[in-house]
Amino acid sequence: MLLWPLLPVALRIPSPQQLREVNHELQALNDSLDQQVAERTEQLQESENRLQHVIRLSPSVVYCLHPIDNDLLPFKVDFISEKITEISGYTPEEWYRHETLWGERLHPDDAQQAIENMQRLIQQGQLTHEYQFRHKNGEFRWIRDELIVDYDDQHQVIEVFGAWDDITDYKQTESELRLAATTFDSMQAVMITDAEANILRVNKAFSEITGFAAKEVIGHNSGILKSDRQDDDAYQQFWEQLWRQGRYEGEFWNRKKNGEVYPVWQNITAVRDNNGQISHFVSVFSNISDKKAQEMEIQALAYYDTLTKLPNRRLLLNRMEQELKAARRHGLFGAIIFLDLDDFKLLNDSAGHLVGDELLIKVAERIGLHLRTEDTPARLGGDEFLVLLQANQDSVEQASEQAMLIAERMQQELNKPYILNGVPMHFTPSIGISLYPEGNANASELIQQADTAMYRSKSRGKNSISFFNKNMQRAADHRIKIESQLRTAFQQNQFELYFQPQLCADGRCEGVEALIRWRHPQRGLLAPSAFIGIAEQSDLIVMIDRWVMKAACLQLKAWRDSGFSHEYLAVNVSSRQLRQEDFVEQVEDILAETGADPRALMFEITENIFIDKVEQAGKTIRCLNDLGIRFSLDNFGTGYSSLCYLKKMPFHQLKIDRQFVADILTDGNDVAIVEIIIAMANKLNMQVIAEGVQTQTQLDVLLDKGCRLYQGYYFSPPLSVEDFVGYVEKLRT
Ligand SMILES: Nc1nc2c(ncn2[C@@H]2O[C@@H]3COP(=O)(O)O[C@H]4[C@@H](O)[C@H](n5cnc6c(=O)[nH]c(N)nc65)O[C@@H]4COP(=O)(O)O[C@H]3[C@H]2O)c(=O)[nH]1
Repeated sequence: MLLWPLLPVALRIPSPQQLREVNHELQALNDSLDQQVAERTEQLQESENRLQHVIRLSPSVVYCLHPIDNDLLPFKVDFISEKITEISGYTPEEWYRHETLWGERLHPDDAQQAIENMQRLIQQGQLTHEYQFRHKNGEFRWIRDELIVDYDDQHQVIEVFGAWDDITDYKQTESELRLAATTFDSMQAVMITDAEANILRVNKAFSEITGFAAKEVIGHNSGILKSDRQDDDAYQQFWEQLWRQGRYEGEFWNRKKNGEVYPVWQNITAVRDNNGQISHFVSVFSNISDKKAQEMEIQALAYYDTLTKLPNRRLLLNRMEQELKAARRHGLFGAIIFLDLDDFKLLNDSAGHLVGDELLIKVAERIGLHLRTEDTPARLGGDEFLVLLQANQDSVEQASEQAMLIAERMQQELNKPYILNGVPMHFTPSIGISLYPEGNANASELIQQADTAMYRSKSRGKNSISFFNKNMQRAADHRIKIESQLRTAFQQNQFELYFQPQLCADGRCEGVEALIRWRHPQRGLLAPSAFIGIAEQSDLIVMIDRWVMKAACLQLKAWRDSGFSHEYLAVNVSSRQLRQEDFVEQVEDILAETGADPRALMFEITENIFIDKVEQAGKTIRCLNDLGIRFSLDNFGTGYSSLCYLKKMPFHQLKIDRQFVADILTDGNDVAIVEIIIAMANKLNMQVIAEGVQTQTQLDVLLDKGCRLYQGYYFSPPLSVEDFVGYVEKLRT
């Protein structure tokens, strides 16, 4: 074909020379052609080699398809790279041999779509699709398949080139990431911090739960969520556990942006870096307020009476067992009070259960009025209530007195009328008391004892109080009897004032102490020891004190008017009386009413006034002192002697208790105490008086120690007003 352009030249019949030249040119041309072919072949070989390397090194499977006349799958594999064996488990030869291999091993979920894609490929010209292909070993692998069609001038498919990639690992990571993203945006708050607990990332639920937007907390320390509900020790323990064990799970109290404190259930995991060092913390938490509320509701149902909201028998028994243990451990005594409403059944039957319930609610409220926070009122069921009084008394007698006092107050409270369904009604309780600890008796046995005592009250005519213990019962009966007789004594003017002189060393009557006596219709004249203690446990002492104050002031005024006077008249003022808020006004009223001179009054108070509410007592004492009333500190040295108050309060006189005087001759310590009291009184510029002087020798010692004022049987016992006047007049003559 290359010789054709030379033909016209040949027709002109060349010379041998020309022929030789032509031949020579031809030879040169041929040589050049051969060289070109050789070079071209070499280039092709090089290119072929390069392609083989690229195909071998490619992470993708490379393949060529040939169009065939088949409706289902219009291609057949022409070439496929070796890599296919690794990804599919089948060698290229198996692929060439088995024309339907691809379609048969597609995952059922993806097969239809993948085949449809291939059918559309001819029109589309190119496509990328993903599907699962079953490896020869049976495992499905995710494949990304990218195809491109090569057409001729008539747009007929010459060949299809494709590349396969195994994307199984990528798909796995992708699904894990999706899972992580879903978790991150879950209902639970998620907070990621660095190792120093600085917040790096939070999710939507975090903002919903805490009230903090992400930008408000990112960069801040997680302490921003802390509440004061847990102390620093708790936080320290939590951090220690987290660093030691790498995880923490538990309840926490956090604070919202708006300040609200709420409980969360928190799960924190430490994330470690390649060197095993903690690099992050991932904290997942949820608000458990609702759960807590439910728990509390369940607890309330389990431990509290739904009608009255008081603890039920179960909670009471728990507390009783604890209280019993504590009482035994500390050697203290307490009591339980069993209350049953008299004739409750009658009300229930006649007025109906709703009215009965109304009464029970009111009773529960009234019972609570006279209890301290440490006591436990409970409803056992029906109309039965029980009160556990905390064991805080040193002796069983004190515990019984206290229980009696509280039981009486509750009884009085429950005796007040009730308005039920708009109608006033009256109810009484029967009360039983048992004391604990009592031998080995457990909580149930103690309740049984109080129940027995309560039935005794019922059988004694209801609305009464009984003790399980016989001795306590006797004491309580006596107390109740005296209390009721004292009330009668008021109505029948059975009280009298007796007077005991207080004399100076020269025998002159300096002052006089007013002492109450009760002229009992059956028992005769009673000293205060027979009734003052009982009166002090109820409001009777206030009535008695007021009566004494008025009687003393009337007497003082009468004596002044008749020209019979002393330096002062001493009156005993109980601490209960002095603590009354309106005591100063009461005294002012009595002074105004009787016309008595306050400067001739001396109030004798005891040291226990300073045990509590000291400020208030001090104020009262100063106010009265401003009125002109003087103060004597009675029973000095026997109780709570505070030199501090002695110095601060305006006391005029110190009274040496008669117990020191009684033993002054035999007990060196008492002599020393008396000496100290006298020295102290002198130093503080106070008068000192010794009470209970019964003998000349006692008087001599006191005189020797510097005491100048005395009271005692040696001179005179307390006397009726007439005898006292006679005694003093005799002294004067
Ligand atoms: N053994 C002995 N006793 C002597 C002697 N000289 C006087 N006494 C008694 O010592 C008591 C002195 O009264 P007190 O220390 O204030 O102690 C009084 C006082 O704390 C209280 N009291 C008496 N009258 C009243 C009163 O009107 N109101 C109040 N709140 N308490 C009163 O009762 C306590 C006892 O009063 P009283 O029985 O009248 O007893 C009186 C008196 O009779 C003596 O030489 N030997």
